[in-house]
Amino acid sequence: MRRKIVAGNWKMNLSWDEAKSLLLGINNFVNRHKPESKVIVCPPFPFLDRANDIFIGHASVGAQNISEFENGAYTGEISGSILNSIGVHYTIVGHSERRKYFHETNEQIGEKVAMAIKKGIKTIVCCGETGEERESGNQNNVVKEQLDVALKNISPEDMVRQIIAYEPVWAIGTGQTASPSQAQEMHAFIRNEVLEPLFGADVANEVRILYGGSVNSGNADDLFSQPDIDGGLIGGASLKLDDFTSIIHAAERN
Ligand SMILES: O=C[C@H](O)COP(=O)(O)O
Repeated sequence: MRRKIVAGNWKMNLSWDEAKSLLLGINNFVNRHKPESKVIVCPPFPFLDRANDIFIGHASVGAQNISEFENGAYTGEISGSILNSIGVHYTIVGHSERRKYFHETNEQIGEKVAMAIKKGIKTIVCCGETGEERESGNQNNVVKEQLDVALKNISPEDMVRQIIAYEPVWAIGTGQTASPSQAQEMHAFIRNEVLEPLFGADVANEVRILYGGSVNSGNADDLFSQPDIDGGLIGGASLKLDDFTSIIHAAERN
């Protein structure tokens, strides 16, 4: 039985005052309800340390990105060692916005995943096709290529602790969610046709695969009840306490 994960990706949003109030709300919620599901919140970098001070016990803090470089003269970059030194043990890697606006390649994402693992940081590795790629029926090939390259240097022992997030680009921030069956079909493909050949059936069965793309309190139950959907990577709805906590409740029900 895979324990569900609800991860919030705040992207480049909120002032510190707004962030603090949301973090306090999430902390109160998880300590009151003690969900079985793992809750991870990924705020902007400057808030990570303070978020870690606020989160006592049941929720974890994650970064939105990590450098593929180990340390040194890389202005503006944040290394796994730096994250580790402030007690941050999760990071998103290869989000489609990083691919689109910062030109991250599958190879670079693979280097980031390998460096994160070397530094003891668990990764949420993003994959997903664009609208055009789905319209041309190419979505499976695109996702397989993204993950084959990003995960190629990972051992099965390390892979068990990593998390995959399937985020169809056409569903991110658009309100146009993948249908539960579209999402389930891709999650099963990732588990059976990508992870199993790379790492074996036991590992493929254990890895959590999150869905991301316009998840909200109204559609979370239908998505999370699918057999291969192990939770969500939530963007817009993670910025509102009621919406985010409703999505955590949905993860608990399914
Ligand atoms: O990382 C989160 C995803 O990009 C989903 O964002 P969204 O929930 O605003 O569509």
